[in-house]
Order: sequence, then structure tokens, then C-alpha cells
Amino acid sequence: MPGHPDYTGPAGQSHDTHPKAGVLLVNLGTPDAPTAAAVRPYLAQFLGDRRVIDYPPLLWKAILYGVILRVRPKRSAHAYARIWTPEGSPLRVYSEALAKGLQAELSARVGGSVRVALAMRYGRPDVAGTIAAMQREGVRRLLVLPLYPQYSATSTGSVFDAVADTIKGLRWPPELRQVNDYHDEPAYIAALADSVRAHWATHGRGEKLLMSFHGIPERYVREGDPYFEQSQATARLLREALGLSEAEAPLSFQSRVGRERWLQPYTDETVKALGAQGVKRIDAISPGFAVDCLETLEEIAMQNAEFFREAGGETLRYIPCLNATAAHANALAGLVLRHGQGWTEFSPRTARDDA
Ligand SMILES: C=CC1=C(C)c2cc3[nH]c(cc4nc(cc5[nH]c(cc1n2)c(C)c5CCC(=O)O)C(CCC(=O)O)=C4C)c(C)c3C=C
Ligand SMILES: [Fe+2]
Ligand SMILES: [Fe+2]
Repeated sequence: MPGHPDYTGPAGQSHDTHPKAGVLLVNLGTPDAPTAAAVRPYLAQFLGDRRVIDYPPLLWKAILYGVILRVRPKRSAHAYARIWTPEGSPLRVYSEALAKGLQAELSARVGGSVRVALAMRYGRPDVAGTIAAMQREGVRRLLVLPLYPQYSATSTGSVFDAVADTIKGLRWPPELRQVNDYHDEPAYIAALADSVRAHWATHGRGEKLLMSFHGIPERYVREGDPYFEQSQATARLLREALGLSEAEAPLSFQSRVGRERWLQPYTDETVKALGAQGVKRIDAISPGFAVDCLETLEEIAMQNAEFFREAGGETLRYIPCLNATAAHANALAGLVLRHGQGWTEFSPRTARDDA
């Protein structure tokens, strides 16, 4: 007789009596190639997510397939081509390297009982397939860490949807914990502050430190999304760590899509205004992105740098995300171990060996 079709247990799922804990890092996802053909299915999945765009489904489907997916893939592919590396999309390359770094850091701290894996919310490797692979390795306790420092329903919330959909179909789901956000994690703020100081030491100090976060529609915040508040809190903590005033380190929101009002002030308008006011040198950082991607490398480091020069500025220097640095892996390891408290796999090696 065939098994119940609604529930799966991956073939070869481990029934090991020494189960492991898994850390599932999830990032947004990125196309497989900087071409319109590869960008189109990626954008279709991303912009078809109702957490991201919540217009009435039929109307939105008509606009998405009738207009947006005819125009945007070509334009986006051109932008991706400007940042593509021999190893592929920066978001993928840095996310994979960060996952390796976190695995090494956790193995050093707690031994071999923790598995780190990386999934993408859109595209490959997907959340369901990655959780299935972890179960085959014997993962019975799963900690989900979306690579978004600030919670938004559009980003983090959507990752939780993908995890919930997966768990719902499993015959033997793992124990589950999820990290909502780490916008005020001291080690994360300290790592950001250190990266700014290192940048200043190498390149000198700009007149302003612009902190640019990805935007979301303002309406989502009115409807309860904590993203605006958490972005402001991150910005305030980074200012405090560096001893900067609000005027010295302004906050702005980038990447507006569509006609609705998004969170303000907009990054492009901010750099243009600073250029027009006579500011000559800006340092820019993106504390809302764990790793560099299209939105930082193309939109900030290229496009907005150009807007700044056109408005009368001289240089906008972009400070990279924490990417796969040891400081980043360290900060995330601390976060993971705190959220994994009580799970023996996450106990320091010596304490467990002594037990
Ligand atoms: C940092 C968190 C992010 C939030 C919040 C977010 C919301 C959001 N994004 C769009 C539309 C697009 N975003 C695109 C790229 C993109 N977005 C994030 C992160 C957040 N988005 C990242 C890390 C990236 C880069 C991906 C990469 O491959 O490097 C894009 C695709 C690129 C393009 O065509 O311009 C779109 C579209 C909306 C509508 C939204 C909230 C409603
Ligand atoms: Fe986005
Ligand atoms: Fe963008």
C-alpha cells in the first residue's frame, strides 16, 4: 500500500540515536545568471509572493505577467551583469562563504553536533529541499536564522512561511526555533562599528556616514511591520558605537519599487541633497544587509555614487557588508548559541563531555 501522500519522510531519513542540531541560514535568493531569461523566473517567484506584494491576487497577476515581467528582467539583468563575479552572484558567493565560516566557528565552539546549511527563499537551493537534506543527516533540532538583521514581514516573515509550509508536510518534523531579528545584537553592532573604523583608517573619514536600509512600503509599517523601528534602532546603536550625531550619520531607505509611498527619506534623494548642500565626501554603509548584493554593490556603490557626483559631490565610498568575515561568523555564532540554549548539541564541548 502506498504511503499517505500528504506527509513525507525523506528516503533515508536518519533515525540515529545521536541526533544533530541544524542551523538553517536563509537569504533572499538571486538569479542563476545575469540574463533576462534567468532573472525572469526569479522575479516571478519573488514578486508573486503575497508577503512582498499584497495587491488583490488576480489584478496583481495581470500586472506582474502583463507588464512587469516583460520589462524588468532585461533591466535587472543589465544591473546584475555589472556586479557578477566569476564565481556567480555576490549574494550567493558571500552567503555560502558565511555559512562555511559559521560552521567552522560553531564546530570550534561546540564540536561536531551542529550542521549549518544555507537555503534561499527564492530560487535554489530551496528551503524544503535543504530541510530534507538536513533531516537525512540526522538533524532533529532546527534553528532557523534568516539573514535579515531587521524583521520585516516581507523578508523574514516570508522565510517563516517557507519553513512552516515545509514542516507541515513532514511525517516527523524537527524541533523548531526561529530567530526573528538581530537588529540590536551587541556583537553585530560592534562588528559594524569596527568595519567603519577600519574603513576610516584606510581611506580617511567622509563628512557623513550614510546608513542606507532597504525600504518597504510605508503602509506595511502602519499595518504592524516593525521594520522601520528596528532599522532606526540599528542606526542609533551604530551612531552611539561610533560617537556620531544624527546629522553626521543620517539614515535613509533605498530600492523603492512601484508607485506607493515607501519609507522615507529615500537614499537617492538624500545623496542628491547632500551633494547640492556642498558635502564632498560620503561614506555609505548598508546595515540591513548581511552580505553584499545587487542592492548594495550596484544601487549604492555605483548608482548612488553617481547621483552624488552629479549633484556636486566628489566621492561616495561604500563600506562593504560584514560578508564572510570572522567578525560576522563570530557574531552569528553567539546569536545561534544563545537561541539554542537548552539544546544539548549547542552546549560547549567541554561541558557536554564532562556530563
Ligand atoms: C534587506 C531586506 C529586504 C527587504 C525588507 C526587501 C523588501 C522588498 N524588496 C522588493 C523588491 C526587490 N528587491 C530586490 C532585490 C533584493 N532585495 C533584498 C532584500 C530585501 N528586500 C536583497 C538582498 C536583494 C538583492 C538580491 C540579489 O540577487 O542580489 C529586487 C530584485 C532586483 C531588481 O530587479 O531590482 C526586487 C524587485 C520589494 C517589493 C520589497 C518589499 C515590499
Ligand atoms: Fe528587496
Ligand atoms: Fe534595487
